[in-house]
This record gives sequence, structure tokens and C-alpha cells, in this order.
Amino acid sequence: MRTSIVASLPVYNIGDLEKIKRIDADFIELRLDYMDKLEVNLDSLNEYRSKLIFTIRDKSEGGYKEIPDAEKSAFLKELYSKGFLYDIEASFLQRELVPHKGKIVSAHYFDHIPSFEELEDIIRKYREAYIIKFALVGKENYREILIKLLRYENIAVMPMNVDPLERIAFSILGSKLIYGYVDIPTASGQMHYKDIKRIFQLLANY
Ligand SMILES: O=C1C[C@@](O)(C(=O)O)C[C@@H](O)[C@@H]1O
Repeated sequence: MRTSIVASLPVYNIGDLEKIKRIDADFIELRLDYMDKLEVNLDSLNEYRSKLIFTIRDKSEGGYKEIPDAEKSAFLKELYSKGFLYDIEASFLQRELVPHKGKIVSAHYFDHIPSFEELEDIIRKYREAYIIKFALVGKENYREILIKLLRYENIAVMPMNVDPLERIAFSILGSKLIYGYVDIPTASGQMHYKDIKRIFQLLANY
């Protein structure tokens, strides 16, 4: 099964949701942490349900604006009740009780490389997730750690702050997701999602 392409879209206001219809990717990540208030009419997005990933990224893990935990938790529970897919940090799950079964559980490291054992603990703890995702800054032994993680089944790995082509390599090695940008990168090390599509189409011809 090939890696799924995620087009990551910052949502500053409701008007940005109009862009969804023009994005042709496996998934569209809606980064709602770019909004001042989490005011989205979820029923209006039902037709896109199968391709949406909702993310309200904590500032401590690369988020854009500070969203209070209680507001984020309430919105995630509404997403759960309506059957939408969302991304939730393992660190947030330590603070708030929100369902993670069948969802994306993620962990991001910007200033250090964690031990492999620390990441294995996350995998064991959240093994009922749809996908467990690790984003590591490109320093020290990040490649070794990311490659070792791919021995597990439902894993997505991505390096940050390195040549975006490295993400293609991790896709070939088995990462379940690869993130690209639509207008502006939502993390350092992304390429445009259409360039990922072109590379995958070329690879499919060999
Ligand atoms: O967790 C991730 C991965 C990411 O940080 C990246 O490195 O492409 C981009 C984020 O929008 C997404 O939620």
C-alpha cells in the first residue's frame, strides 16, 4: 500500500475552507490552530469526511496560535461524535481524556532526538490509533530512529528542517503518511503536495 499524501492547509478563517474542493490529495489536513476561535460548521464538511484530518496543533509541538486545552478538547469530542478523523498529540492525551482509537496520534520533537525506547512506549500505549506519527528535527541520529520506527505497522515518520526529498525516501521505506503544503509550509521540510504527487506518479511507472 503506497504512502498517503496529506495536503496540509492552514485555516485562518472559515473562507479558507473553500480551498478544500480544489485540493486533490489523499487527505487534506485542516490546521485549525491558525484560527482565533474554533468555529467550524462540521455538518457543512460532511461530503469531504473521508479525506479530512482535523489538527489543532499545540504550540509546544509546532502549533501557530495558543488554543486553550478545554476548547481544543471540546472540539475534538465534537469531531469524534460526528465521526471525523483528527490528529492528537500523545502529550495532549497525557492531559486530556479524548478518544484516540482509530485516530492519528502524533509526537513532534524540534530541539532534541528522543530515545527509541521513549517512542516505542508511545506506540505501545496508543496501538489502537489508526496511525502513530513521529516528526523529528533533522539532527543527531534522527534517520536511525525514524527508520527503526518503520518496523511497526501503522507508523508515519517525517524529518523536519531537512531536504524535503528525504520525506520521499521515508515513504519508500514505509511511512504511512507524507505531508506537503498547499500555500505555505506548516512545518520546515515540506514540499508542495503536487510535487509529491508527481514524484509518486513517476515512481509508479518504474
Ligand atoms: O504533524 C504534522 C506533520 C508536520 O509537522 C510536518 O512535519 O509536515 C506538519 C503538521 O501540519 C502535521 O500536523
